[in-house]
Amino acid sequence: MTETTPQTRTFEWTGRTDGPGPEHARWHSTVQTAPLEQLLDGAAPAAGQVPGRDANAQGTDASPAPAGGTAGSGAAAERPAVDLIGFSSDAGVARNKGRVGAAEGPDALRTGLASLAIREPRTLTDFGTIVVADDAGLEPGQDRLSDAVAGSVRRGAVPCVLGGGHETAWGTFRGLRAELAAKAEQAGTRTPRLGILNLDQHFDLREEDRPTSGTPFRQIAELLKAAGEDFVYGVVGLSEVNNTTAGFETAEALGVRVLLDVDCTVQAAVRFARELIDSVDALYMTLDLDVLPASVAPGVSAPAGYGVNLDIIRAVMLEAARSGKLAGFDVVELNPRFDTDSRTARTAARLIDDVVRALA
Ligand SMILES: N=CN[C@@H](CCC(=O)O)C(=O)O
Ligand SMILES: [Mn+2]
Ligand SMILES: [Mn+2]
Repeated sequence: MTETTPQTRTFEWTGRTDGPGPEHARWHSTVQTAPLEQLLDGAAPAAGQVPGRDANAQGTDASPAPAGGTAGSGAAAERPAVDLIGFSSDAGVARNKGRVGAAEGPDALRTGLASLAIREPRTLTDFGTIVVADDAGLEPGQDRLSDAVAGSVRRGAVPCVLGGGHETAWGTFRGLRAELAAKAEQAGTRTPRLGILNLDQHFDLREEDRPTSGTPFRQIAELLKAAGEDFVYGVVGLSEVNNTTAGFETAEALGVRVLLDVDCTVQAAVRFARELIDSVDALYMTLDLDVLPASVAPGVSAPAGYGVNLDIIRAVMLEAARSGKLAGFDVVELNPRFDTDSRTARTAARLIDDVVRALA
């Protein structure tokens, strides 16, 4: 193993337990764990073959779920399986001169999810966390994340990446794109148009000497331009005064679609999301938690002055989840060091749970 090969870390799913069986199911008793390497080397079973407890009975490589049982009474649900992949990284925020702490985000999100009750069958697998140990580990970590996300899509699951700063997006997007293209090639169909729906105060289109948490969508735009593919990128909740004229000029040149925070209503935001979704074959959704009001989401690097109300963010995320086009999503920029009463983590966990439940 070279010096910069990212390490992985696992999480112990525990939480309140009221008894056994599906009637007492919570995330901690439903999530199965499996090694990240299974996604990287293709050893992970097809997602449809991992229906909670049944998977253990069939002797898959996934570790047994803790006592409590999988939610629901039937076989695997019709809804897609969801794979959790953590991306523990402070490197992007540090390079972007923000306040670090996002590396602690993945486990804080899992802790927020652990005791949430589950009332219908779900297939959830946690493949652990890719750890970016230092600055030099960022690019190898992003590459590994991309490979893991591709592995998740390959097995038929919807990857849910737990960041990390917004540099997470450079890993998530490339993994989705690579595997969607590979599947299309296999099927002899055209490469799907993969759109990006970013819920964020910021464009994250910065031009820098090296990648940061403020550059992922410029990196993606450049990647797609070089490949002759369209850059379909929409931002919900952008704050006009937290992005410079240079940022707006870049966005305009790249054809970025924008809905400002001050223009966000449920109706306008859902319409914005719908139009973007209708214009693509597949969707990558990325939630930067700093889009929420600072009272709801204090635990981020750059808390919002205004922010977009939670009901609007939730409505947009549900629209994406129900569309049938959501190929994968990530939740980024949680900084537990500033998260009073774990407010941000609790809110993010509810949003993740809502998306998972709503997946078409
Ligand atoms: N991930 C992006 N972050 C913002 C940070 C802005 C700030 O610190 O005020 C950006 O680069 O624009
Ligand atoms: Mn961002
Ligand atoms: Mn942001």
